[in-house]
Amino acid sequence: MRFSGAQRVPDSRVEMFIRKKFLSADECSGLIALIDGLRRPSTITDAYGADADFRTSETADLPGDDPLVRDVYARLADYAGLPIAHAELLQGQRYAPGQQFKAHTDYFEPTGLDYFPHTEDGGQRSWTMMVYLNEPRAGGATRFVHLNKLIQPETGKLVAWHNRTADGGVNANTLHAGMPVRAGTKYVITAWFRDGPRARPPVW
Ligand SMILES: O=C(O)CCC(=O)C(=O)O
Ligand SMILES: [Fe+2]
Repeated sequence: MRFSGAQRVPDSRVEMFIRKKFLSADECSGLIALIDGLRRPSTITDAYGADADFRTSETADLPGDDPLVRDVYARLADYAGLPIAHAELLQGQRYAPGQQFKAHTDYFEPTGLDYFPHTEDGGQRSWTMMVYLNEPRAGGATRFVHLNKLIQPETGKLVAWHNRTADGGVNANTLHAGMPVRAGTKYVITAWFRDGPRARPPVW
């Protein structure tokens, strides 16, 4: 069954699941080491480009031929019942103190100028799956602005949500922010699944 053993967030405005200890501490530290070896300044899509402080973290595209990445990605896809061929490269994010990702949606705005180029390969981002790899000493929660929900980082905790509504539109209630880390460092991995297959699979 999809998301078996996960907690369904009790809010009818969103389809969201939380599963603690989805990854082991060893898997998390292995992914952190990969991120540290590959990190570069994070980027954002044009819609949010005006604000230099919008996303101040670092990002790493995780190589799909790495055995740990392959295994973790296969488990994520399987857990959500989604085809791995629809997924983007697995991304790692690292936030140092003061770094954040301001409120945004993971789907591409259907009325946005950049909608076509961003959805050409695989279509809309329908599902987000994120796993916290560690616990910063202070700050760094994920805040769902309209749902009035704060999710605290915990090593290995998975949060997955549907970026679409039941009628096939995009769900504006998924607006969320990675709050500033106040002490320590925060690491997460993020997997985005598209509506359809991508030209290249994210693992090989
Ligand atoms: O770091 C977080 O808590 C949120 C990350 C996020 O929203 C993203 O990478 O799209
Ligand atoms: Fe996001």
